[in-house]
Amino acid sequence: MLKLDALGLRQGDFSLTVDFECPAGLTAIIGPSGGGKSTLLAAIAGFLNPAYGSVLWNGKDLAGVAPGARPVSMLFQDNNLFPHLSVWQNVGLGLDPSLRLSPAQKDAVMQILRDVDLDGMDQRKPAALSGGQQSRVALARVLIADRPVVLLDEPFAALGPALKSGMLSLVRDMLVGAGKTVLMVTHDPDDARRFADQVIVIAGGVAHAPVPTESAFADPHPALRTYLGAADADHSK
Ligand SMILES: Nc1ncnc2c1ncn2[C@@H]1O[C@H](COP(=O)(O)OP(=O)(O)OP(=O)(O)O)[C@@H](O)[C@H]1O
Repeated sequence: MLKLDALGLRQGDFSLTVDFECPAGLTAIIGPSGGGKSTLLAAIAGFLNPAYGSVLWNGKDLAGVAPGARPVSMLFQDNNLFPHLSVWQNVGLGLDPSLRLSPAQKDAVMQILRDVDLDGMDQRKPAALSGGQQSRVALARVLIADRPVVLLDEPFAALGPALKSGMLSLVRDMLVGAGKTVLMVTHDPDDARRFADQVIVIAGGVAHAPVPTESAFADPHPALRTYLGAADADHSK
């Protein structure tokens, strides 16, 4: 279980406090811009050292553990694909950064590419793929890395609504279905309503403990009520 134990995070003048456990399943992180959503992911991934408190995985304090050695994979909006590498190489990096893959590992890459519907595209470079296909390459790399915690920082925001829903369904089927702890930043409350098991609201310098999605929206915390009001006003512009 991922535990954020009396955690304090600082970025310049900004500070955020976090104190809860995050269960497995898909947890949406929502809240106003500049509220600290990416800051929280950076601390879990190991890119930002806590000012105080700890990030723990299954009871082990991750302080001092480098990002690459954490039980964590991260997917950003720009997908982090290497333009000079082929699709299979971009995915293979999730298994071995030196890309010296055994035949069994190569087979595993091909299988994952079939799973995300990229059969036959293994030799292409990212530039020769659509936006949705690029997202699936990035997801395939996360899948093959097989880490127990997956952080999604709005990776599908640039896709159209149908493609985005398709990607979120894949995330549910393949990551949540495998029992992983998936934290997903989103600016769209509907993504949270439709796909998340729990919701974390980050506002006013506090990351609030996860609440089951249904009750989070049926009886919103004041911070969520304020945010939803602002999001609705934004939509009706
Ligand atoms: N390197 C930095 N130095 C100083 N302040 C920073 C730094 N990075 C982020 N901040 C500040 O930390 C605060 C939280 O930023 P963060 O990116 O976590 O918010 P967010 O909720 O992810 O926002 P958005 O929804 O706009 O992406 C902001 O006020 C931001 O200006």
